[in-house]
Amino acid sequence: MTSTAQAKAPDPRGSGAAAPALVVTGLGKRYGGVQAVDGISLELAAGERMGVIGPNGAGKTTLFKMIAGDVAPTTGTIELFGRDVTHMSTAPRARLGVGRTFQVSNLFRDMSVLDNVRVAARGGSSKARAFWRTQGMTDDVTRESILMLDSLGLTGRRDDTVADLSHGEKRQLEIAMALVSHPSILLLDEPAAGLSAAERATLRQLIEELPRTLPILLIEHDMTLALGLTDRVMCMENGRHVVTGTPDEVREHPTVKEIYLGRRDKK
Ligand SMILES: Nc1ncnc2c1ncn2[C@@H]1O[C@H](COP(=O)(O)OP(=O)(O)OP(=O)(O)O)[C@@H](O)[C@H]1O
Repeated sequence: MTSTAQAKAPDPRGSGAAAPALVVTGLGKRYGGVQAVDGISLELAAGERMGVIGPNGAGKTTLFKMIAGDVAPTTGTIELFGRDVTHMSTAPRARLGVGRTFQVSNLFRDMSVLDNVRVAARGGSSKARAFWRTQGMTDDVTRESILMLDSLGLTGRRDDTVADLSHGEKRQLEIAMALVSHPSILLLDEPAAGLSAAERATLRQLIEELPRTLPILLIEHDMTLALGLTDRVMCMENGRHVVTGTPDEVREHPTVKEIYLGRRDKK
């Protein structure tokens, strides 16, 4: 377990192992007088699942946005698969293999579930939507999209419009859209936010069943979910690193207990 700002991935394979999927070094973001993220470092090994937890305002979303390329850091660097992407925008990061979800829904509400996945399969964005409407989809894209919906249990919803989906189904669809381009790393931004207990259970199973070779960074306010789904967890508070360790180590850490349960063990 490490309580410093370093959160290096363990290297069970010894020398010759694949480069880490993600290396974040001394990352910081200042918004005017607010230091939203303050000197965060972490490493995500190939095939590793890491959670980032912390209370409201801890800086989780800002960290996520910097890694995804939505927000430029004030300090520090980000490497993906050994390549410095600190100043790279979202589109080239996606081409490097970043799949991600959004905290605020990025779905096309008036389009069908299948069409949303088809747009994502073609690297869709809002601009691509207009383009898509004038272009035919290839059979391959359609086939791939249908397979993805099947694997995430959304087959029965294929032809429904997004507006008709439950909140939980929308989060499932967002994951389908992130996965359809076969990402090399998956960034999940609070996927359980706003879900009922039953929807959380479905989402948890869905994430559990993703290929173990896919590295996942899961930003999640819900500690139970984050600790249940990941190999290692980093806890942040007020933009700073608190602790990184296995789920058990983090669960038992006095500061984490204090943050989440409002108590610190008297020892
Ligand atoms: N665009 C912005 N402009 C100014 N301040 C911001 C901005 N985005 C975030 N902040 C501030 O940065 C701090 C960290 O916010 P952030 O949203 O990253 O935390 P969080 O851990 O994701 O919280 P939550 O769980 O509530 O989403 C907060 O004090 C927030 O008010």
